Amino acid sequence: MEASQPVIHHHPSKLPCPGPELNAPLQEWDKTAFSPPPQILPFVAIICGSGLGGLADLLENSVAFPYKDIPRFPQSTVPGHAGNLVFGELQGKACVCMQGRFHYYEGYSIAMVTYPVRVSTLLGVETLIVTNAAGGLNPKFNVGDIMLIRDHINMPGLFPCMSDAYDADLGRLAREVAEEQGCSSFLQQGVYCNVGGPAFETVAESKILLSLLADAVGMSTVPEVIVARHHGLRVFGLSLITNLLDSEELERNDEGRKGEYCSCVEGMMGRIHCKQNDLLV
Ligand SMILES: O=P(O)(O)O[C@H]1O[C@H](CO)[C@@H](O)[C@H]1O
Ligand code: HPA
Repeated sequence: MEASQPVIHHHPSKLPCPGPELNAPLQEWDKTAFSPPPQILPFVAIICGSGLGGLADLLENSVAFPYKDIPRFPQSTVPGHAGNLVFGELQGKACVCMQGRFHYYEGYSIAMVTYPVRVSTLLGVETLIVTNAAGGLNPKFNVGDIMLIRDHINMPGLFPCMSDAYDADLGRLAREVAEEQGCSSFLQQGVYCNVGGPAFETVAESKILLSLLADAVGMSTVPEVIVARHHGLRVFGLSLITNLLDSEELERNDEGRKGEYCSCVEGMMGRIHCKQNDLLV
């Protein structure tokens, strides 16, 4: 079934930048010291969550740059985050995959955690796909469910306005893709809550988050989304539920439905078109 063709209204933020401390690293970005492959002009950036770096392996005609070879880039320190910027094509669409993200609990400032998102805007990216591993709070969730991020909770707050952070059209498209791929029975939708980590939540903390109407919890994603929205990117996010927080015994399954998860992202890539070519989903 072909996707319907809704018109996307793109609203780049008219708000001022969050402040010199957030933008300073980008001002020092030296374009001449890093040259992405000229034949691949990515219009989508994908951030691979913990254990989800296999997404980057699906790219065709790929060229990988280890973070250590990219000037000023932070380094991955968390297992399951390989630390490569991979350019290539997914479903024939040019994209750049961050095979490894940065977390606040690694000791990076939020400016550095979000630095790759700002760099991706310099590379011409229009849409950001964020993926993550998250703990399920919603009692209806199961380990291995995939949660389409509908909204998020970010207590410290940062502007700009986040009332429409996650693109509704891309969300609709994701549900169509999931249906086509037979994933609907385990596709959930919900609110992702960002916590500092690195410890998982206590039972009491989980109850508080659930009472705040959070459906899943993780230690990433939200800063990236805020910066992406500030730059006017469209955002789409998926969480893979790797554990549930409703019991005192932590049952964790990182393998879960990784394959299906990657297929959903791949299916989305097949449907997202470059805005500059006026061929929006
Ligand atoms: O959010 P991603 O990078 O997927 O990582 C998630 O998995 C790690 C916990 O195992 C935490 O870093 C949590 O945020
Ligand atoms: N809490 C926070 N972050 C996580 C979890 C969790 O239960 N699972 C995966 N990332």
